[in-house]
Amino acid sequence: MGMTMAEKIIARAANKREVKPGEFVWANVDTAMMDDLLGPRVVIAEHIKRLGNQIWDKEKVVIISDHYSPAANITQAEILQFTRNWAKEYGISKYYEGLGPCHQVLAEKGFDIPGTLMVGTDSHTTTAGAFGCFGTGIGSTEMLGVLVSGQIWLRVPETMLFVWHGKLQKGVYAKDIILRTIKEIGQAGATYKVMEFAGSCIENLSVDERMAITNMAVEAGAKTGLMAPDNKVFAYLESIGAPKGTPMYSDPDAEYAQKFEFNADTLVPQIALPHEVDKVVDITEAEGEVIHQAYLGSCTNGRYPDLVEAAKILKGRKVHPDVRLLVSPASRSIYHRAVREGIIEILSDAGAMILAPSCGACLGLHSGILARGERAISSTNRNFVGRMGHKEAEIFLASPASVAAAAIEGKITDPRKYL
Ligand SMILES: CC(C)[C@H](C(=O)O)[C@@H](O)C(=O)O
Ligand code: SF4
Repeated sequence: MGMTMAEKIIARAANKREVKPGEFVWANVDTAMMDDLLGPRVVIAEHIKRLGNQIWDKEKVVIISDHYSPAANITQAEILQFTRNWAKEYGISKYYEGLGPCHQVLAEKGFDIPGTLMVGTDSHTTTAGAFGCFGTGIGSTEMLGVLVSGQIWLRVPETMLFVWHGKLQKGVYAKDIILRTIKEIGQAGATYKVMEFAGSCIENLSVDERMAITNMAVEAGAKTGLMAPDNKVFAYLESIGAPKGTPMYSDPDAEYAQKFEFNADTLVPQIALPHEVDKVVDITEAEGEVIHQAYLGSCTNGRYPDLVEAAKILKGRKVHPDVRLLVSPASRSIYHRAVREGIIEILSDAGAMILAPSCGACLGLHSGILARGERAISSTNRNFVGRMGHKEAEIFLASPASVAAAAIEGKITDPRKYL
């Protein structure tokens, strides 16, 4: 019986010829990422001193301050200060701040390497799977163990296969694929499993678009989301001077826990209704719902193609007077490109407020907090109660195009009418 790509990546990390789902292994970590919110300040700084005060390999540790940056109050400023100083004290040269959400920075800085094992103190570390990198979120205590040993104790997960055939219609995007997939299995449907995505529809997506899908694998409970690295991935890595790594691919006779097939030809824009990510319906079922805020950003859908799609709809049009449209490019380099290519001007002319590249509004930490009774449509990945502000605010999750269309009309709108 063959192995899945997840099993092969773990076998390599465990220096074993093969592994089987259910087996426990000690796996060598290739990249350990900490963000500011669950990084050194939580557990690690205090206890690493008691564990020899040594990091196993400083070159494999990345610290990215993104949730609190730029600081919105003194507490956040002190967390950033602590994280910055800790990185300096422990000689972590790969420290980034103010460049945007960690998962976009990891990709742009070349840490998402095919065939490698990445752990991060953020649940959306699964994003790296778009590069064929096994990325998974871990807690600060587990991270402490990784920092001193370079290893993590892993139970080899089973893999679920999601094959997307066909071609996305105009106005339908990668975000609609992952929302539809999560609708199929529910928010716990992939708990402790790997979601492997394949099929011509996935292969036709750009790497940027694929990242929106693997980013949200954790919203179905998945350990990680994975896609076979192909020439698009290798071209991306080459363009940033990153190594090709050790690309792994599932064997034709690999064993999957479950297999699902979908046809993208018939997929229509999807939307997740408050307050659960798996409460997904066709957008036509939610049309007309009033919204007060539209948010375009985050490690899910704040990338350059996302801004371009929104700009296509907003060009020459105005945001509804009762709506605030907030735009936060997912990284500084995306922001710079969007400025150079006139995208920011189009969005701003339409009435958008352009925010810093940051986690910020995505989880209600700063900028764009919702008041009681307000409703937002957002290109992000979570819509739990209180996620973006008041616990009596509501959040709809959708594609950047759906966010733009709703911003114009002041209500949930099928974006296809504008395309
Ligand atoms: C703050 C962090 C722990 C959390 C995560 O792990 O996903 C955050 O990034 C989120 O999106 O909810
Ligand atoms: S989901 Fe939101 S808060 Fe979490 S890492 Fe991504 S941008 Fe930041």
